[in-house]
Amino acid sequence: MEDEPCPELVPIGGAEQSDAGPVRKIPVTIITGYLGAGKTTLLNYILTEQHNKRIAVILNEFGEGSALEKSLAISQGGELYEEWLELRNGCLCCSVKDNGVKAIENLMQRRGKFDYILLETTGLADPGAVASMFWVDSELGSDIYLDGIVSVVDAKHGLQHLTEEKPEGLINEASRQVALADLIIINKTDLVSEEELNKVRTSVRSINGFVKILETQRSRVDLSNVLDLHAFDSLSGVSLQKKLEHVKTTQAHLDKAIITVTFDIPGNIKEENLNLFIQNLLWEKNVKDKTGCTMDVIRLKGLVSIQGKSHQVIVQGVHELYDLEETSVAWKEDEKRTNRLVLIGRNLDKEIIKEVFIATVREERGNS
Ligand SMILES: Nc1nc2c(ncn2[C@@H]2O[C@H](COP(=O)(O)OP(=O)(O)OP(=O)(O)O)[C@@H](O)[C@H]2O)c(=O)[nH]1
Repeated sequence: MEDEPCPELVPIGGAEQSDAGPVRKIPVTIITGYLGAGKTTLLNYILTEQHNKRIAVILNEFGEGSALEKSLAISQGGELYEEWLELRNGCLCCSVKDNGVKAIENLMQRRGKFDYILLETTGLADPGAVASMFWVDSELGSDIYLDGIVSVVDAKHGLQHLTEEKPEGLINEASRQVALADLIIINKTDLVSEEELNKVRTSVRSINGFVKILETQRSRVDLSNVLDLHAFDSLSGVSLQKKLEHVKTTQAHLDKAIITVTFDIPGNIKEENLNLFIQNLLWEKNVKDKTGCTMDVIRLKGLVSIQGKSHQVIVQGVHELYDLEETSVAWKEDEKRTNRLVLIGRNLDKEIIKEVFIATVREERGNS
């Protein structure tokens, strides 16, 4: 078999300049969550509510009971998607049997009819893999951008899903979905007591110290909480700084659990040294904890101060992919320049990561 060509990395910014002026990219929100958590209920709610938004919704058919199930499957390059339906409230909808990328490509032929895309993944999907497709596919990346990842958690069974043991110590899907989320909707609160709800909330928070958590029944949420999160681009530059300031390192709540680690290191750093630090962590995987276990970073966010750059730089990472992008927020003359990183993953030891960071960024490399 021939090797796959190396995909071209594209910036994840919200809007891009071209010779003909700014090109409006369409935001995509990934809706993920374990089997039966309430993803389809959320999307059906959005599809039937009056909200004056033109949203294209891609429903995944894998689970049972997709309310808009139709059998007009058309085979397109191995992926199956169904016809686009135009709904009374202006939304467009189709259901897919795969990861939905082909459906998005097909949808782009209907440009002008929608302003937003919501993509439901299967309950067992790794949202990081889906997110990566938008990140690495330059053709897709020129039309759309990833706005955020929303995970629906079942209040009744969420804890059980989060503690499920996978063979060979693999991270279970439910934990991964929580780790990668920019917004968590704990759904089905009608089925649990306040005490049970507290336990789920605490577990979710112990994994992801950054995420916003909403609690609902029948997946009813204010759409403004779901859309335009700008979780991956510099449009969130100002608020990201504020948000990062509030993130705390979390304590493992579950055995061998994913946690959030955050730290602040003052000063300017060289871009090449920052790249080295991130690559050691994400690619080489040669940063280990006290017991010799590899630190497994699933999500990385940060705002850093790069030598020679007048503006704050945002760091974004999902699995092995990462990106540095200068924001529109300039460092003020009298402002103390700092580097704040938030890492979500397994076997993370804050003190060791901090030491490695300091050692790497302080090291003199190259000529500059
Ligand atoms: N009691 C209760 N049931 C709910 C709530 N939200 C959704 N359900 C029900 O839970 C079941 C699963 O909901 P779905 O929206 O299909 O869940 P899903 O995440 O899309 O499921 P998959 O597609 O199978 O992964 C359905 O029967 C819903 O009617 C809720 O808040 N409370």
